[in-house]
Amino acid sequence: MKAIGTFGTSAYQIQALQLFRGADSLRLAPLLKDCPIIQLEQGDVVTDAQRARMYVVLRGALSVAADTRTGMSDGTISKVLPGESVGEQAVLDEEANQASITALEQSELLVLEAELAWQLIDAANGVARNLLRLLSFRIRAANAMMRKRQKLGEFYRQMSMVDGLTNLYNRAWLNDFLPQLVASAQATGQPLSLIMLDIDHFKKFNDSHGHLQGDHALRTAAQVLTGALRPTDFAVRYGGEEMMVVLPDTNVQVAEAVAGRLCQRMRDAVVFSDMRLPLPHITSSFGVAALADGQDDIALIASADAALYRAKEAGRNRVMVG
Ligand SMILES: Nc1nc2c(ncn2[C@@H]2O[C@H](COP(=O)(O)OP(=O)(O)OP(=O)(O)O)[C@@H](O)[C@H]2O)c(=O)[nH]1
Repeated sequence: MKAIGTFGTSAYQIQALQLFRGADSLRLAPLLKDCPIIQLEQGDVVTDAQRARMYVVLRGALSVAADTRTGMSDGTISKVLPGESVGEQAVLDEEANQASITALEQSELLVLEAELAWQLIDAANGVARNLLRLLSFRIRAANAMMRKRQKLGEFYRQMSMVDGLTNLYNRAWLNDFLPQLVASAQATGQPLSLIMLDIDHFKKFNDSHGHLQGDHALRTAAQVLTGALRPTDFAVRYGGEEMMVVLPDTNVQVAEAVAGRLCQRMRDAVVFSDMRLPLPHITSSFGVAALADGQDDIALIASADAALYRAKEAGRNRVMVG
């Protein structure tokens, strides 16, 4: 990085630079004439970029990595081309420039100290207008990037809460949301019910028909659940062949009726495309529990689980209430 002269003695034109486009060149020329021009070789880093100053690219190209000094860099790197500048914000808020600036090829830069930048703004309001345009463009770009990241983050968050095989919510979702639903029901006094279900003799099913058919049976059972529930209910794959339905605002009588309907729909569900195989292709056992006063999510699950165990003990393919 070396100083190679001043703007006044160079062949560069004021109007060719985005920052000065449309501004009164005659007023700007005397202010710009003594501004230094520095030359960078490819890979050179602007070492004094921490000061509140602007660099206008006259030739070459820069790579600018945002906010490296604070360690908050989000990996955003932008390319700055001839006519464009970097450091406007540092100049406007008189803060140190926190970007790391590297030359992508041999480049020449015009250096504008903060004080001079303000003199340029005072001398020609075209400079202020261009700066505003530039900043508004940068803000829009940053907002768009943030929205994109948020969406992506939300997408991955949701993916991590959904079971890949059945598309039902998974255990991570349950761990996050059931305590919240329980706390809200306890606070408002609204009922909350839980149905736990387990496909019957699923080991035998897998052994007889193979694991792939077993997976297909799990997907079919999940579809039975999602197809039969209200939009306000949640279906969860609790683990293996065990599933759960969370029914906010639902008392135990209604939950028992819902479980009865699900039990019937499991018997009616078609797993095998071979029409010669008589129904039921699968059956499930159900345990129902409603949230009791002072109960937490773990106690509620235990209570539904105990009812499910009794349904299995009593011969399967049925509903028991805890
Ligand atoms: N195909 C398939 N099988 C699974 C999956 N997760 C768990 N299983 C099987 O589910 C079976 C569960 O067997 P058990 O817990 O013995 O229960 P069961 O045979 O259903 O017997 P009961 O519950 O008493 O009616 C095991 O054979 C597991 O391998 C899965 O994602 N896909």
